[in-house]
Amino acid sequence: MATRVTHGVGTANTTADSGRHERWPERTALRRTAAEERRWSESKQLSLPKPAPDSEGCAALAMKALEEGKPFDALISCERALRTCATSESLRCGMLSALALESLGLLNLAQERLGQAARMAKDVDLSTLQMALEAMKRVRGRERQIEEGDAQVLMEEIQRMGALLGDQEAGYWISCVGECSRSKEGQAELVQKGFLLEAHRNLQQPAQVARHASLVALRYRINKKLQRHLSAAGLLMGVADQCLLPKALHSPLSVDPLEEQLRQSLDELRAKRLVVLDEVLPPEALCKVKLELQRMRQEQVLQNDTNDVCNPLQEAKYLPFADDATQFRESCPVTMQVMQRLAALASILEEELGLQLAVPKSAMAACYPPKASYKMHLDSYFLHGCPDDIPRKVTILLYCNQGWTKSVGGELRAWEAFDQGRGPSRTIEPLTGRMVVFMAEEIWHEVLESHGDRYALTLWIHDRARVQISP
Ligand SMILES: O=C(O)CCC(=O)C(=O)O
Ligand SMILES: [Fe+2]
Repeated sequence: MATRVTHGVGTANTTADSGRHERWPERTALRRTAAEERRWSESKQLSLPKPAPDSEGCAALAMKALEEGKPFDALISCERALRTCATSESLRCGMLSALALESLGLLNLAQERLGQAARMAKDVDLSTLQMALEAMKRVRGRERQIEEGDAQVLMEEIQRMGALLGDQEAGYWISCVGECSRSKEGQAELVQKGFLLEAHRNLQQPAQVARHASLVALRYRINKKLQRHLSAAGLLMGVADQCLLPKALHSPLSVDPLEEQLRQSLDELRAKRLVVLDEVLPPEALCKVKLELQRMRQEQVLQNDTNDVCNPLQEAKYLPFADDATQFRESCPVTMQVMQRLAALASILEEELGLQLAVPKSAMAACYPPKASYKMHLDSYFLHGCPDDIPRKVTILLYCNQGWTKSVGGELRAWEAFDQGRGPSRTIEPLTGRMVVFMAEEIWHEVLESHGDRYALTLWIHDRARVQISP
C-alpha cells in the first residue's frame, strides 16, 4: 500500500477522495448528525420495567456515554450488564448496545443486536419491539445506501469512524487507501489487503473506489479497536491481557532444546527480521496439541469473527496459559505446556534483540478451515501511524499439521521487512513442528487459502512500555 505516511487532520480531510480532491466535511466529532439525534432520543425513550441497580447503573452510564459521543464506553457498559443481568434488564442494555454499535459504524453487528432485542421484546414489551423494528429498518436502509455507493452517506460514515479512530490513525488508512485507489496496481493491492471487495472491483472512478475501500478499512480498524477496549475491560480474553515479565517465565536452571535452537538462529532473525525453525518439538507432543485443538473446535470453543474483513473464517481462541487456575489445564494440558515453552523464549529474544518485552498471559489457538485465509497484514501497525494499536513486537508461530501436503494449502507468505508486497516474498509451509519467529511491526504477511483444517498456535510478545504488567 502507499508508502507515503502522513498524519493529521489535513490528511484525513483530503485524501480518501483524492481522485477528485473533494474536501471532507468538517471534523466535528461531537456534533450529532440527524441520524444520531434520532438514535439519542430513542435511547432516552427506553422506559422498561425498573432494572436491577447494577444494570440500571450500566444503562445510565451507557446513555451518558452515547450522549457524549463515546460509543466504545457505551458498549462496554452494556456488555458488562448483558453478561450479568436478567432478561428484562438485558432488553434495555441490548437496545443501547445496538445503538452504540450503530454509532461505531458496525452496522451488521447493530442489526444482529436489534434482532435479538426484537425477539426478546416480542411478548413482553410492544413499544420496545416497535423501536427495535424501526431502528432495524433505519440501519438496513443505511447499509443499502452504502452498498449502492451513496457518496454522502459513505462520507458521513467515514468521517464518523475516522473521528472515533483519531486523526493520526484515520489519516494513515485514508491516505493509504486514497493513494492505492488511483491505479490498477494500487487497486490490486487493496484487494490483496481485503479492503476492496469483489462487488466494487469494477468501479470506474478512483474516488468511488476510495470511498468504498476507506469505509471497509475504517470498519476493520474500529472492530480491532473495539476488541482492544473489550479486552482491556476484562470482557474478552487476549489482545490487551495483563502481561508478565519474560524473566518470570524463564527458568535459568533448565535449558530447553527449543531455546538452543532459537539461539542458533538469532543472527538470521536480527538480519532478516524473520526466521523459520523446524522440528522444534517432538512429533508426539504436536500430535496431542492437534487433538486438543480439534476437540476445542468440535466443542465450538474456537470461534470466528465475521467482522474481520481480512480473516473472517479463521476459528480461534486466546487460551490463558500462565495462571495456575487456568480452566484449560485439564482439557488441553499439552497445549498449555507448549504455550509456556514458547513464552519462555521471550527472555532470550529480549536479551538478544535488545528489546524490553512483556508476555501476555494468553496465546492464540487457531484453525483455518477450508476456504479460510488471512489477507496481507502486519500484526501491529504501531510504526505505521497507529499509536494505540496492539503493542506486539515479536510473533511466534508454531504449526501442528501432521502429514501436511500442498493440497492442504494455508501456506504463510511473508515479505522482506517493511515491504508491502512489491518485492519478492517467501512461502512457508505450515509443517508440523515448524516455528516461525518474526518482527510483528515489520513483516507483512498473509495466509494463503486453506483447503483442509490447518492448525497453529501463536504467541505475540509485547512491548513492555505499552502494557500493564501483572503484579
Ligand atoms: O497462522 C499463520 O501462519 C499466521 C496467522 C497470522 O498472521 C495472524 O494470526 O496474525
Ligand atoms: Fe499475522
